[in-house]
Amino acid sequence: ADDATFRGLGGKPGIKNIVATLVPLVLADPRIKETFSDSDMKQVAMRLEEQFCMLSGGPCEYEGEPMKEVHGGMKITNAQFNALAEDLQIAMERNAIPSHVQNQLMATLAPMQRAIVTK
Ligand code: HEM
Repeated sequence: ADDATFRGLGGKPGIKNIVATLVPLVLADPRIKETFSDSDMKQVAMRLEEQFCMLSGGPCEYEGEPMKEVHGGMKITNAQFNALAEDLQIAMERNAIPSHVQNQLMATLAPMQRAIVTK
């Protein structure tokens, strides 16, 4: 598998830093923060790290639940999906990820929109 995106993100430590930047942004974002009020953010962070690692071509296995099962009952809107995507871009920007690498990760998330957005 091509791991150029994984390497561009800084490998596992880089992805850990991105997720560590992302979580507080999400929890402060008035467009989406309520959705996470009952969630174990340590667990969510761990799953996001696995998922971003796998999606970027890194040596990881995503061991969480399928996206549809996780988000299906949350009535997530397109605007909320875009809000999280925006927070992720800010998190990558703050970690000095080159924009072409940012775009590669974002492109792997786009196909998940159908499973996540239900409203
Ligand atoms: C690109 C978009 C998204 C991706 C890749 C994503 C990915 C994930 C992953 C990997 C998990 C962990 C699943 C597990 O523990 O098995 C998760 C959980 C969660 N996601 Fe998302 N998500 C996205 C968008 C959103 C949006 C837009 C919202 C709400 C506005 C949201 C709300 C949640 C919540 C509340 C949980 C925790 C569920 C729990 O407490 O168990 N997600 N997401």
